[in-house]
Amino acid sequence: MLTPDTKADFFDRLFSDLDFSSGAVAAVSGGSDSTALLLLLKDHLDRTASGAKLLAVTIDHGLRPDSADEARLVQRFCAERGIAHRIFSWRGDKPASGLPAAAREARYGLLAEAAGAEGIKLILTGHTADDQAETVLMRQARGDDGRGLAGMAPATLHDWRTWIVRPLLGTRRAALREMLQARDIGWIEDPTNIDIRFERPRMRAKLTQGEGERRIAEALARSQQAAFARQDIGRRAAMLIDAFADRPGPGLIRLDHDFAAHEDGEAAIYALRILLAAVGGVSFLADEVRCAALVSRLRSTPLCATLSRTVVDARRTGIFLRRENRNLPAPAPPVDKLLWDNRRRITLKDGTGDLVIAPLGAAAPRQASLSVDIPQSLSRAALAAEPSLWSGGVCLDFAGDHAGPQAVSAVPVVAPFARFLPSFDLAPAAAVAALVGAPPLPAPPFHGHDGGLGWAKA
Ligand SMILES: Nc1ncnc2c1ncn2[C@@H]1O[C@H](COP(=O)(O)OP(=O)(O)OP(=O)(O)O)[C@@H](O)[C@H]1O
Repeated sequence: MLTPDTKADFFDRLFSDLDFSSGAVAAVSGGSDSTALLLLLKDHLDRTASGAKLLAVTIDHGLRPDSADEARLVQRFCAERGIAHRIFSWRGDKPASGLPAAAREARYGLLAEAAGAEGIKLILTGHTADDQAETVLMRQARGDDGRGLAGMAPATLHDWRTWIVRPLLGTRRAALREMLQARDIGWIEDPTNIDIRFERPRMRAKLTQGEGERRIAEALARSQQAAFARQDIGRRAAMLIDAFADRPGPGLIRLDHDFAAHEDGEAAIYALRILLAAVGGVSFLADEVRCAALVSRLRSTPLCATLSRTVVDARRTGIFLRRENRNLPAPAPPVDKLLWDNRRRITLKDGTGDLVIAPLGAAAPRQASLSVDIPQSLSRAALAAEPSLWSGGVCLDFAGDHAGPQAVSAVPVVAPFARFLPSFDLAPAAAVAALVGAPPLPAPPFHGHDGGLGWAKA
């Protein structure tokens, strides 16, 4: 039984590992969980880091008539407690289908913008153990594999830059509501949370019935096992990538034949799923069954196959991966912060004038051979899918990789993890980043250690 003192201790420990040196954004919808998050965080910072910057942010999705009023309620709540607060609105057209996913994408984008504007690198959300159980059970009902059953990660890197941390993921909603009620603090009840046209409210309603508590406990146990397994296979895949993959030239990845023959076949398949997505610029991993078939064929025969927009060309000198030359982005003026072909992050400086970014295509030099081991046709095909910069129909000398003096930089990204990198996948993400020349991962959001996230060899 928790006494008031042990409760304070328990809540305090939720935040004790976090590095608040750049401050924190608390994502507060005004519901019970994020209101509790904000109060507990404020208590913690008042006790341990009173100088740390705290900014509460509410996103007005503009999807319900009351949303603007609710955002103002949170604003007042914060003002009464001396907490800085900002409201960001999701403007622009809302999609007819996939609305929850689009709202989530927009919400995190705006939260990251709010954090970035203040130089804050940490966003905290109020996801609870109940949310986690619902997520796992929904994914299970959809037939997701072990990877998905890990549920939400305790930390997720957004745009390779800002950490989203979920400190309440192990805490039950009832405990948070009890804390709020004990302090005589109310919260907003979002009607969407009980609208059974949506999948999550249906699951939530089911879990309040008969066997609900048992199902929640089982789902949480399953998610922990799945998270452990996902981190483990990620580490093994990262070791294979480190040991067997290199980048002999622009746009070209080479795997040693020992990769496909490796005794840890499971890790080789997982590594290939990630590599194909990264080379092809696809935000989800390549299909598991097709990758398993590919790995076993790669053990015996030379072959050329296409999967996940990636050409896999196995020759005597290695297994080569390159972006296929179909469906590349059309020539267009470069746009700041845009992901070009989901493989490069564009950054613009002033004065880009009439510049156009386009696949190098036929302008790839004929003499593109990199070494005697690599046939010219291969180097040239890989180079042709790389971005190039044009001005008035003339191809500029553009390496693009670094934010150097050029007007435009096109820095490589790790496609499947460029937008959201769950902490389960840090090891393979770091290995692929080193391979493709993406920037290294930023420091983890924990004091001098990795918070048990399986932080890669930094
Ligand atoms: N409109 C929003 N503005 C700011 N943060 C939000 C918003 N909606 C959700 N979040 C963040 O995401 C977390 C999970 O979202 P979810 O939709 O499950 O919560 P909710 O039902 O809106 O509210 P709560 O989690 O506070 O009870 C919230 O705890 C909060 O941190």
